[in-house]
Amino acid sequence: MHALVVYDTNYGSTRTIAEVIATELGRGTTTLSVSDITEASLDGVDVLVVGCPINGWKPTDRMRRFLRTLAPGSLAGVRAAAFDTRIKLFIHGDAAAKISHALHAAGATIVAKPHGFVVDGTEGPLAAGETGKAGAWAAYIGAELRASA
Ligand SMILES: Cc1cc2nc3c(=O)[nH]c(=O)nc-3n(C[C@H](O)[C@H](O)[C@H](O)COP(=O)(O)O)c2cc1C
Repeated sequence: MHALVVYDTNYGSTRTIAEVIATELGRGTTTLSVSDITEASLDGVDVLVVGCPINGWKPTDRMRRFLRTLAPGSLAGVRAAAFDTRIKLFIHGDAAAKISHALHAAGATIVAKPHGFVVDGTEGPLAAGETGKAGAWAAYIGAELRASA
């Protein structure tokens, strides 16, 4: 299995979540900033987890640019899931569901419901317990992958 966690971050919290997810998914899982992605980055990837902060009720500009490069069918055979980081506001918008929708539109099979992880303020830190929740979410993904292997 070649699993890749692609993330964007402004202040570091989303990278922390990406690293927790990669550690939980285990062997063969790498993390990659969306800023460093190239056309070849997705070659041979069969599990793709993608996440970024919510910025202005939607994914970051860098993440939306990446998602727009995914041609229909380009993720056929890839199992995928999406997450975001967000402030706990009454109306916070969403990035994870939008990323998940884009991955599905590119042909990926979505293996977990999109998940939002909470930060305590714009610049973080992550709220108490969120890295544990990220580990649990990734463990669920790992179990789904094994069940459908
Ligand atoms: C320009 C900007 C817009 C933001 N808009 C939202 C928003 O619409 N909803 C929300 O919940 N958080 C919003 N935030 C807070 C970010 O989600 C928060 O900074 C991010 O989760 C921190 O993750 P990071 O450390 O990986 O950058 C915004 C932050 C910035 C800088």
